[in-house]
Formats: sequence, structure tokens, C-alpha cells
Amino acid sequence: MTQQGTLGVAVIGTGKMGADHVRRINDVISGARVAAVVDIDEARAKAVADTADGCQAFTDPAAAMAAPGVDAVLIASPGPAHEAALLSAFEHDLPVLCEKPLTPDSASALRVLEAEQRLGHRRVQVGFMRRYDTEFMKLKALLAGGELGRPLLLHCRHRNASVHSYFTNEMMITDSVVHEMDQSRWLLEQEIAAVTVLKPTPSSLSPEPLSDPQLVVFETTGGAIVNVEIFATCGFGYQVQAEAVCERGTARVGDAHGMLVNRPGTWGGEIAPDFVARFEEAYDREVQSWVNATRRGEVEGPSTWDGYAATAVSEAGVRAQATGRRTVVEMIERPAFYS
Ligand SMILES: NC(=O)c1ccc[n+]([C@@H]2O[C@H](COP(=O)([O-])OP(=O)(O)OC[C@H]3O[C@@H](n4cnc5c(N)ncnc54)[C@H](O)[C@@H]3O)[C@@H](O)[C@H]2O)c1
Ligand SMILES: O[C@H]1[C@H](O)[C@@H](O)[C@H](O)[C@@H](O)[C@H]1O
Repeated sequence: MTQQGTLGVAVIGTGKMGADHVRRINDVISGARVAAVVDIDEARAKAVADTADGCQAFTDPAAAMAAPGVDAVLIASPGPAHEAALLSAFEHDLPVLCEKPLTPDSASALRVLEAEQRLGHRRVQVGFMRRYDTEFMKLKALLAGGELGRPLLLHCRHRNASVHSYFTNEMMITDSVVHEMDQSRWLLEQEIAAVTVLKPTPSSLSPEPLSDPQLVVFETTGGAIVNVEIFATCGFGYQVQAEAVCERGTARVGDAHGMLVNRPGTWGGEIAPDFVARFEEAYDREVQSWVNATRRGEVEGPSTWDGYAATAVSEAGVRAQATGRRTVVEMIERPAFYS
């Protein structure tokens, strides 16, 4: 670490999320600076590097990790590039904040899990930022307190105004619903045992190759049922909602994030345009908490195990999506290393 313990971070991937994290580390986060950025698109890496003092641009993640002044890595490249970046970070024994998903399939997630165990100490926080969102944190505390009794059902809505042009049907599960997979494990403190995916006749407005929207149902090991509407191209805005139905009451988050206005003849609120706006505070809290823990030499938050478990569920989800059948989740026993 340099400059009175300031953490030098290499940000890998400078697209929508990576560029926003660079801005965040520059302008919002204390105790860290962006020492390097990496993108296979050299011009994009250079343009983003120019926004941070003393930041070097690279096209090769491994070269950035070996650069002087780099103490930690934030991975914000697309999911299929995460495994190589994570294994490279382990080779350099660097702490990592890895955007979700840990990886898109369970074989690669398992390789990462095994590599971290060979390293002998935890290095990874996975970017499941809903765990850092004020509304979701309140829901978690309420359910954990037990006042409402046992959760029976969790109704979730996950709507994006639009998605990247490279988005696929599988990504509706591996990139989008993976949030609800982690959220359900975290809120209910149970694993997900089986997944079913139902597809209504697609919206006439949904772009090829998407069958949009879809309804994804999880059965948990404790007998709860979770249903998730994923609507990747709803067009009107970004909405993430969850309602827990419990034995003695219900609790719902995500209805109104921001201002509610009464006007003659209308009552209502704003809809965020995208995740950057809706989860701004959660990302700030997530990254600050990663920087603080890293500077103390600790690792907190969603672990490689949580990343693997969500990926194992999403792999079952992809199979269920393709076959139309209820699919049992296959995952290894949780290693003592992650207890
Ligand atoms: N937590 C959240 O809410 C949230 C929100 C958006 C995206 N994400 C995650 O962040 C990651 C990036 O998503 P995005 O929307 O910014 O994607 P994006 O397509 O906007 O940006 C990805 C960038 O990575 C670069 N890239 C591709 N392969 C690379 C490699 N091997 N090494 C270095 N750079 C590479 C691309 O050129 C591009 O600039 C994904 O894992 C995504 O799931 C998380
Ligand atoms: O990568 C993004 C991101 O994870 C968002 O939080 C989610 O709403 C999108 O569906 C996904 O594509």
C-alpha cells in the first residue's frame, strides 16, 4: 500500500460498471485510489485512465496486477472473463472485489473455489450489492429477528429498461436472476434445491434472441418457494422488488426508491432508469466496506462460496430454461474453509 496506507486498485473492465466504479473510487471512496485500469479495448482503457490521477492503462489484466502500486483488484469485465482474472489475482495473492456472477457456470466457479483454498486464505468478495442496499438490509434484519415467523414465499420482480446488445436468454438467468439466487440464499438462510423456468409468449417488443419476460421459480431446502419475474427489456425503467410472505405478516421492499409526489389526480413516485441510479448507495457501501476490510487485512461480505452456490443454482436455471422442466440443483458440500 502507498500514500499513508492508500489502497492502489486495478479496475479490470472499463465498461458501464467498471467506469462507474472508477468514478466511485476517485470521488466517493476514502482510503483507495485507482492505480491501473484494464480493458481489451485499449482506447476505452486510456480514456478511463485519464479520469484518475497517476492511473496507468493496460490491455492485459496480468500485466496490471504485476504493476507497481497495485495492491488490490476490482473485476468488472463480463462474467466469462472472471475466472482468468481471479486465478491471476490469486497468483499475485491480491485481494479482489469481483462483480457478479463469480463465473457463469459451476465448473469454472468450482475451479476458482479450489484455487482459493489452495492459496490457503480467503481473498474474494463477490459483488452481490443488494446485501449492501438499505431496503434489503432492513428486510434481512426483520426476517432474521423472527417477528414475522417463518418466511413461506418470496415474490420478486427484476425489471431492466434494456440490456446490452450481447445479452442472451441464458444471461437472463446467469447475469440477472443470479441476484435473486444470492438474495434468496441470504434472506432465507437456506440453499436452493430446484429451479423451474416458465416462459409466457414473449413481448412483441423483446429483441432477438430474448424470450422476455420469464418467470423463474426456486424451491428451497427449507420448503419456501421463491418466484422471480425477470423482464430484461421492459422499456419503462429499472425496478427490483421483493416481498416476503411469512407466518405472521408480510414485508416488501423496492416499491418506491426516491420521492413520492401528490399532484391533482395523481399519486406516485419516480422510477430509476438503471441499476447505476437505483443501487448507487449500495455500490458505495459495498466498495467502501471492501476497501476498509482490505486495509485491515480482512475479507468480508459475499464469499467465493456464495458466488459458487449462486452459480450452481443458475446452472440449474439455464438447464430448466432449455428443457422447460423442474431441475434439481447440484452442488458440493460447503468446505470447512468457508464455514
Ligand atoms: N452488481 C451489479 O448490479 C452490476 C451491474 C452491471 C454489471 N455488473 C457486472 O459487471 C460486469 C461488467 O458489466 P458491464 O455492464 O459493465 O459490461 P460492459 O459490456 O459495459 O463492460 C465490460 C467491459 O469489459 C471489457 N472486457 C471484456 N473482456 C475483457 C477482459 N478479458 N479483460 C478486460 N476487459 C475486458 C469490455 O471491452 C468492456 O469495456 C459483469 O460481470 C456484470 O454482470 C454488475
Ligand atoms: O449485469 C446487470 C446487473 O447485475 C444488474 O443489477 C441487473 O439488474 C441486470 O439484469 C444485469 O444484467
